[in-house]
Amino acid sequence: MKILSKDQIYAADKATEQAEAIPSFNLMERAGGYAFQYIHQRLQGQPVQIKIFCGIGNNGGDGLVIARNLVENGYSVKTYIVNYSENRSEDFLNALEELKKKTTKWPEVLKSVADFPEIAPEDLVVDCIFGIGLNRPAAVWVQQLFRLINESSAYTLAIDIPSGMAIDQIIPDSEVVRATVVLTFQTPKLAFFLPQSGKYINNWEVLDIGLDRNYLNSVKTKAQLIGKTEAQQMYRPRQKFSHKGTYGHALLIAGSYGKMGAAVLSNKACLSSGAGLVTAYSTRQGLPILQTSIPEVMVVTDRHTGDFIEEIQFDIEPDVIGIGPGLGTHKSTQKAFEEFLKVNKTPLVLDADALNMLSENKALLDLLPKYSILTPHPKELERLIGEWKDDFEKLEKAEAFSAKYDCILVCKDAHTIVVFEGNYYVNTSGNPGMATGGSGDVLTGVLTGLVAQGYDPLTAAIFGSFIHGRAADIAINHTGYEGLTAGVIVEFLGQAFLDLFHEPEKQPQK
Ligand SMILES: NC(=O)C1=CN([C@@H]2O[C@H](COP(=O)(O)OP(=O)(O)OC[C@H]3O[C@@H](n4cnc5c(N)ncnc54)[C@H](O)[C@@H]3O)[C@@H](O)[C@H]2O)[C@@H](O)CC1
Ligand SMILES: [K+]
Repeated sequence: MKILSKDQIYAADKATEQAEAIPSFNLMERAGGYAFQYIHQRLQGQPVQIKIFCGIGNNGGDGLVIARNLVENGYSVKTYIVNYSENRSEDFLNALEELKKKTTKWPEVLKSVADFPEIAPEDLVVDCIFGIGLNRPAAVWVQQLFRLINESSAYTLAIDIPSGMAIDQIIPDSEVVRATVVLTFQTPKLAFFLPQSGKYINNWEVLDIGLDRNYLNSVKTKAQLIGKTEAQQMYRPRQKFSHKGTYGHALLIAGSYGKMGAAVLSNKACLSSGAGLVTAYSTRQGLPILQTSIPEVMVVTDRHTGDFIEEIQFDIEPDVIGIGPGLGTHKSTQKAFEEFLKVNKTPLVLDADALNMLSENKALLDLLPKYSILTPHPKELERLIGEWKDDFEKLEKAEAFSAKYDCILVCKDAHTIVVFEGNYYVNTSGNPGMATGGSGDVLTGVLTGLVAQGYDPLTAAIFGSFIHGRAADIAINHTGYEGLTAGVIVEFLGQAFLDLFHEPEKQPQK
């Protein structure tokens, strides 16, 4: 699903008005009307006290349209105009005129804290104070209203975007309305998926307000949301007349004393994501561990006998190499890693300590083959690209890094974002149970296994991130969040593949 930028959303509005030859107020009527239906379907006339807080722009106008529809359908509604500016938008004024025709209870105007109403926990709050137009911190008294809403613990439905959240920047130290649900128009917004802003949202749903299909189909967006539909299209079906050679040979260079579990997990995941052959490269001490825990995997070991990998030498010709889980960053391993990069021509997936060694010696980055996949968690990412001031700058820096080194960055987080060639692929699968040791090692194995099978590296990164999260989503039905372990994620990888074609598409939500 495309994630439109602010300019693209305004352009989609214009394109719709032109294509349908309608004034902009019709679109507001439509958006507010659909939002009303959403509420009406859920309340079914229940006597809930609804408090609608409206700004003075078009988001506020939407609120007035919702208020009018609710009044017409007999709901108990109190409407407030949050007067943060005298510059009312034209359609806001149109909506106000229409509302005044239907009720004698005109909206109350709030101009300061003294005007605030009480909000009871059992009220339904509809937040229409700011939409995507917010571009700077709201006035202090308006932020106090956001706080009042948040402290009320009332069910809060934010229209389009929670007030106080900007669509294209993080406004520092600013209060944001905490939305129980965000009902967002036409497409989800990138801010919903970034940790600094996404934390204000419990749940979101898209409301199709019928914006111009031609525009939506043809517009190229920087960001895309990856759900089941997108993942299905990336899946490569297995062929009947195939053999293990068809699905490639993966080599995983991983493990050191006390960290052989990382090697085991990544190798298992690589097998379970469909690689034809998997070879583990590790320390000599790792041999019995690997051979007993995964008999399907072949093992090649360092000729040295130490606790860490000191040399990377093998005489097989893998299609892809995954490197990093549990390696450690011992001096001798660093040297071996550097020597390996100097001669290696095979596609790479790099994780964990491989990333740490790259961060410590950035010159090594120039040795990476084109389209290498790097899978940093936030701390590893920071070591690679430097500090960022906010999540939007993080993405810009990740984009510049990926362009500089021609690599695919898999920025792991609650919503993992794959960054490549100026595009962001935002993953929707996964859950907080995955915040457990070893789940990153599993991802490395999955991505390596997919590249082995012939998925191009970008597809492997996007599709693999989805499958990895989906396996965990299925697994928690059995384990709960707390009981989820990395090994269990591996066990559910097969289910995640099956699930691509078994269940109807549900709206991805976070
Ligand atoms: N295609 C769509 O998505 C549609 C969007 N509509 C609504 O229109 C909204 C956007 O409306 P607007 O562009 O009028 O913007 P908003 O209603 O979000 O904000 C109103 C205005 O406040 C000003 N402003 C920004 N930050 C401020 C601050 N900190 N303090 C004081 N003033 C500030 C800006 O000039 C802004 O235009 C959307 O979020 C949506 O709710 C609908 O009405 C119609 C269809
Ligand atoms: K809002």
